[in-house]
Amino acid sequence: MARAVVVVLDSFGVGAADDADKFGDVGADTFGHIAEYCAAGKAEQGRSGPLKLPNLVKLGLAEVSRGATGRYPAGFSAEPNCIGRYGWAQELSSGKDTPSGHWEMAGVPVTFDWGYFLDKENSFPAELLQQMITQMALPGYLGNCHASGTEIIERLGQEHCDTGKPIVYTSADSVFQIACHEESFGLQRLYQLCECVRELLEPYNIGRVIARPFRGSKASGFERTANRRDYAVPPPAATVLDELKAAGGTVVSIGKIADIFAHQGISESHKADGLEALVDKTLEALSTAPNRSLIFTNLVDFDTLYGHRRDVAGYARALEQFDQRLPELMSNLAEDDVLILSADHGCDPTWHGTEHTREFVPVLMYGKNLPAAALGQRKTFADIGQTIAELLELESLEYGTSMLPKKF
Ligand SMILES: O=P(O)(O)O[C@H]1O[C@H](CO)[C@@H](O)[C@H]1O
Ligand SMILES: [Mn+2]
Ligand SMILES: [Mn+2]
Repeated sequence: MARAVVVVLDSFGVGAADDADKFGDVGADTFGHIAEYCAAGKAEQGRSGPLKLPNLVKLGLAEVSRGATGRYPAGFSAEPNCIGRYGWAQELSSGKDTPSGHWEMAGVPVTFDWGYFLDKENSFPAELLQQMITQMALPGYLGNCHASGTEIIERLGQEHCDTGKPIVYTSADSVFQIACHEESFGLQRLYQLCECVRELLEPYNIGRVIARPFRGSKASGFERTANRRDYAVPPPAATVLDELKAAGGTVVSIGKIADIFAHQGISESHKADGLEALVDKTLEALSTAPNRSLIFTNLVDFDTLYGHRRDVAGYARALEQFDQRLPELMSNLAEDDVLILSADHGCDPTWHGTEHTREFVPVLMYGKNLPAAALGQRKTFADIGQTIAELLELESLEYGTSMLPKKF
């Protein structure tokens, strides 16, 4: 039986979604704006000139962008010989966050509203912070505001090291983030603190607590490490991961997938630091995973290192790097395997602020025996889950429409 390989280019949106007005994101376009900056010579750090993504284009990326926005991005034109099945998907879920996007891809849209900490300053309830201090015997806390994670450790990192007070912050996402120095505060203690806060957040309906460890000093600069850990609530219903595992199949998590699914429906989990290493791990899984497997990879750098940091050249560089690795992923597929590339939301690096953007996501499918096709606009990311369910011979899921050809 076949295997499904889903690679999430975290935050790689392809144009404002139809409901972007509800999020203040009308006009956002992660792919289109990166292409525009590159073509204008405004993304020259570590790369140069127009954005070059020949392998993604072969799968249908330029056509997807034209479908989603009405025009080809700067430097791209019609590709008459696409070899992929390609479309763009709208999100049904109420939020533009990582768990919502991934769970919806796995067949479970988030139809309820998450809790959010909306106040920009004094963001967290005093009672909650007091409980955290008492239970973890802390000297206090720093932050308690909306912030960009790199900016806040620059600003409060030294005070944190001097006082031992954790830095707590949030964003427009449903998150409680805690940044602590790996050595002076201790990595394990940071994880314990996150577990404690995860429990305290029970009444608040918050999607994730995120441990944000960092290293360094005021003199050398503070830097976040790869030991980030996400403590998500479990998905509200069984996902295609749960269904596959229960049916005796294998679910291989690469990167932060297991964390995003609160370790539900996961058979094995492999972490790695950086895009190249995550692609390497995916290739390793391709060489070992048995039939009836789902290999599910999240490439987080697009979002964390470039989207949120509003680093257009960095994002372009990472896209070009991934594009160069794509032929390896394709050629290592077995005869019946299907590769699906997509994203969980947008994070336009030219947009104001540092938050995600509500966008369509690309759906690019490739298999050695899979006929090319234009799949048009998809109503939900759950079409990916339904496709996996059909491919791996599971019962149909509640949401989504399979994108496989009839009698594949
Ligand atoms: O600025 P940093 O810490 O990267 O935080 C970002 O990462 C969080 C999770 O994706 C988002 O909520 C966003 O605020
Ligand atoms: Mn994400
Ligand atoms: Mn993000």
